[in-house]
Amino acid sequence: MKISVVGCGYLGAVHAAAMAELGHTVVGVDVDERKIEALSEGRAPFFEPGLPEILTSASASGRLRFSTDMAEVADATVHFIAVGTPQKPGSHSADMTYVDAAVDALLPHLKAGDLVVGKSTVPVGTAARLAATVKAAVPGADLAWNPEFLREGFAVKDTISPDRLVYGISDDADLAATAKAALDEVYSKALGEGTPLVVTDYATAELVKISANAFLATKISFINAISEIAEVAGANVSELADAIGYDARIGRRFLNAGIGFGGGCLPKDIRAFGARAEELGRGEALTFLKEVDAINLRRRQRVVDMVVEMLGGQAFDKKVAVLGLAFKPDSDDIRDSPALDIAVQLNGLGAVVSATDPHAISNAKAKHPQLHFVESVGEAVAHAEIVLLLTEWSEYRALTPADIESAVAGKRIIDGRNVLSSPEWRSAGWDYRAMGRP
Ligand SMILES: NC(=O)C1=CN([C@@H]2O[C@H](COP(=O)(O)OP(=O)(O)OC[C@H]3O[C@@H](n4cnc5c(N)ncnc54)[C@H](O)[C@@H]3O)[C@@H](O)[C@H]2O)C=CC1
Ligand SMILES: O=C(O)[C@H]1O[C@H](OP(=O)(O)OP(=O)(O)OC[C@H]2O[C@@H](n3ccc(=O)[nH]c3=O)[C@H](O)[C@@H]2O)[C@H](O)[C@@H](O)[C@@H]1O
Repeated sequence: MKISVVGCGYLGAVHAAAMAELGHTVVGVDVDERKIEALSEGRAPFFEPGLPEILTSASASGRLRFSTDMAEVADATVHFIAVGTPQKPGSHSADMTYVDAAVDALLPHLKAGDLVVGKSTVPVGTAARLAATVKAAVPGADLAWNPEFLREGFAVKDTISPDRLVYGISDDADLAATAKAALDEVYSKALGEGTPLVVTDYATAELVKISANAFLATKISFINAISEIAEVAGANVSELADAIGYDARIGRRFLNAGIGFGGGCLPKDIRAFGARAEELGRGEALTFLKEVDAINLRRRQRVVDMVVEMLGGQAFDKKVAVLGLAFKPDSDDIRDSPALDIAVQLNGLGAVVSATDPHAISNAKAKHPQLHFVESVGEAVAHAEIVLLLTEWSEYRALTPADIESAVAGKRIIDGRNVLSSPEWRSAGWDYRAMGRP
């Protein structure tokens, strides 16, 4: 199948390479010349495990190319839209200018029989609006919505072997059958392996995606709210999560309390969902998502307050080591990263923040050049009054007191992700604090 992917960021670059790896002929198009240059040379423009390998093998196969020229999509019959839908500045709504611009730029190159497939996360109602635009501009062309559920850090695996597929398709029976057949061919491998498929209307497909992210965000904020209570009650939120997680109706996954969720999706998606509900006159249905957001942001403040308290009432001029800047391990993505936010807040209080991360330093430096970035844990903790573990990269999870105690100025540590052993650190004489557990 000949496929184009418009937008080659964290989602689109992986999708393009994975589709080529599956045997399709793919062109990825992006307006960012540097990204396209890197991808064309077989280099991943961001850190994502497994992406370099499939970029190399798919490029060598001759089935994958990248371009900044939209005319290159002319050969393809299925066109994925994977551009960003960030939070609009000064608002909670999604900024739809990139999706609209991408579709407008695509229209002159579409032909009858082509299928435009939305992958970006969008406000409900977008697919119906864009389907009308596509059909009016190019008779015989159609649109489907095929939301994406990949997780950064596992993006290649999640794209090649998704846990489910969702097609939102036209209510015209003939168009719907053609769109479904095209998508079935795109995903023939996953479908052949028994991946569950939900075929539905546009609005449901759009809502499936945003509801999934809202549920995940709610689950994380739920356990973080409980961790606030556990902290004052002297309980252990990790053991509590294990215990409630044994109930299959609840499940243990996404019940890790800590400094909360960040990234380019969960935070902006719950806000955009609430904003869209208000536009639809049902704002009250999603008021709880404001609380989910507030609980989440409170976790960051809690760490800042804890640092000040542990440093005797003020952070000014105190050296603070920050381990982790990415919003989660195995990604270099710093969008709405709780770790980076905490580092910036402490810097604002006059602390001398020395921050490190295995892969996210250059992204963090570009956004917050005021912080002091170092390449290693050893440099970060040297003479630090306090150490903060904020992103649970495997090398930070494996830290022991012996690794760093001769370098620090004060044996204080905050385990923002509840991943270290408190008895081990305490018995080595550290003032060890976690998030909602002893
Ligand atoms: N990052 C993720 O893990 C996932 C993201 N999503 C959704 O996918 C969408 C994209 O997200 P990311 O890839 O993370 O964003 P991103 O910001 O990494 O990538 C977006 C790309 O689109 C390009 N772009 C913008 N306007 C364009 C245009 N007119 N023509 C061609 N390219 C254009 C940008 O240059 C950028 O490379 C968002 O709606 C997001 O919510 C959905 C599931 C997973
Ligand atoms: O729409 C999207 O872009 C994607 O958003 C999330 O994926 P992602 O943002 O890559 O990361 P997650 O693994 O969901 O983690 C999100 C945040 O929650 C935090 N988290 C996660 C789990 C947990 O138990 N506790 C917790 O604080 C992580 O540290 C991270 O900051 C969803 O998991 C994907 O299914 C979805 O496709």
